[in-house]
Amino acid sequence: MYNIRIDKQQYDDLVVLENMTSKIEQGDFIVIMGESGCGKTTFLNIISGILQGYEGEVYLNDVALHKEDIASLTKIRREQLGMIFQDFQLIDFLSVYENIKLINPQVKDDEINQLLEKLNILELKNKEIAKLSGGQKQRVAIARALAGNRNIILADEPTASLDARASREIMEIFRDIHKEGYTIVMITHSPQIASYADKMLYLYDGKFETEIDLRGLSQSVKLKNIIEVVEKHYEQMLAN
Ligand SMILES: Nc1ncnc2c1ncn2[C@@H]1O[C@H](COP(=O)(O)OP(=O)(O)OP(=O)(O)O)[C@@H](O)[C@H]1O
Repeated sequence: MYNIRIDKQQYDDLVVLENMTSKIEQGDFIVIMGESGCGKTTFLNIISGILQGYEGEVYLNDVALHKEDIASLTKIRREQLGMIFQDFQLIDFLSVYENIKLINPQVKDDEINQLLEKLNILELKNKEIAKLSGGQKQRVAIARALAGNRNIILADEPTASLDARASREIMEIFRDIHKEGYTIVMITHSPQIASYADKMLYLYDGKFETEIDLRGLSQSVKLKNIIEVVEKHYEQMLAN
């Protein structure tokens, strides 16, 4: 699916990502963790084609994203990538239906209804976004991301604006769509949220320094392993 080599990404004098490689396979559920400002969002922006101009090569299947122009990257995003953000990025004065349709004009109403039903928000279809709770807004954002048979979900701190209960519900949705075959790459600062994933990548010093396979483990063992890695890197950071 993804084959990634980033030789360097810098903003002015600040080198953020350097000499890093990564692979993402179809059906992966990957969580990316790392200290604030270490480059997690930058990485997601590169693999979604939002950020260009880095040194390196990023292949999505056979497509060389680093060589594509803005129009084809936009098309690839629309057809294959569903993006989910901490602040939802919905238009407040439009309805749930209008928000989904705006980004996916080609998607049929039947599909939108099915998605809203699946996410338990069908009764909110004609409600304005401004009138919804955070958890409901994130469900709308997930419906928008899934519409049009996209199969890769890229989520940047999807639960950071939600309380514990809404966060858990959103992660249960992620777990369900992963079981259906979606590939998920998610950023979070929370070990509890990370413990829904099957693989954890810890970004440190410009690259993924630690990678742990969480497949087949219970959620409490996943959590324990994740906390160990986070603490190890925290101590490493304090020592430097
Ligand atoms: N467009 C930009 N111009 C200049 N500097 C930037 C830009 N985008 C990000 N940076 C800087 O690059 C570094 C990495 O930012 P990035 O948002 O990728 O980190 P992050 O790991 O996602 O952080 P957080 O966990 O706080 O969201 C930060 O120091 C940030 O200030």
